[in-house]
Amino acid sequence: MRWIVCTQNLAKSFGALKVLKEVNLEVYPGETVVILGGSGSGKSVLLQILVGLVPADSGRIWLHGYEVTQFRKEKDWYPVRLKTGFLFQIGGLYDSMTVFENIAFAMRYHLRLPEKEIKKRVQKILDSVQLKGVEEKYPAELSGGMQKRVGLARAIALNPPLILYDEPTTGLDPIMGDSISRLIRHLQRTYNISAIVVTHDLSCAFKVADRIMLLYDGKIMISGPVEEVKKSDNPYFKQFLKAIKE
Ligand SMILES: Nc1ncnc2c1ncn2[C@@H]1O[C@H](COP(=O)(O)OP(=O)(O)OP(=O)(O)O)[C@@H](O)[C@H]1O
Repeated sequence: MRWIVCTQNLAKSFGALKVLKEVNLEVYPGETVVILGGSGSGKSVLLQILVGLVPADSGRIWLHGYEVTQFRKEKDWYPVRLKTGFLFQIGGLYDSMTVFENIAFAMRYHLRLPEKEIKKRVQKILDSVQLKGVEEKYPAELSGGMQKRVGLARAIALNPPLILYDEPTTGLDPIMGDSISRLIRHLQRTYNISAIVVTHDLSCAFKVADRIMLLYDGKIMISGPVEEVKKSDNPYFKQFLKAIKE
């Protein structure tokens, strides 16, 4: 099966700090890959590189069949971004826009749909993330969990075949975190969406992942199905488990 995301020997440093040394990963259609890693291990940087927000120093990346590391112009990214939803770790919503406007924005910009159709679609999306009656509210008026749901609604507004989630449950209480994890799973099962979820929340990881990877020392140290990784006695994984329990 052909992958939807593939990286080869991806590397990124900030000054003397080598964050990513050699990241090789593949994500297949319909698959949810969770990338675990301690704080500062480079998970967010990896996602930012994948969507072109941060340039890689070296290595190659393919997304949706395009080699994005060959892109030279901003507009080369457009078709790739249309097919890739991004749920930001914090914020990511436009504070001065209502929930409705936040979701409708991308539809107006990219799809140029009539207003009536946009209204219908926004309603449907808000239903699918179990948010109703908040269309006219502003992000600041919502709880953290509701904001994440709106972020999720925005990430799926254009029906992307791939969603990248940056710490989707961070800052949420366990019940809200659990409901976001279930929502991620639901989206994957209902729409066959492929996903990369970066997190250090094990409970979220075990709920949503088809495959788990561990990013450590700038490399993917483990990659395997959830049940296999859970039982793994890989020393890096054990060290990670120990660190998050402390
Ligand atoms: N723009 C930047 N300039 C300089 N250093 C950066 C930049 N972005 C990230 N870093 C550094 O790269 C390292 C990895 O950061 P990153 O945010 O990817 O970690 P993370 O694994 O997502 O951690 P967390 O789980 O705490 O969010 C950190 O040491 C961070 O300080």
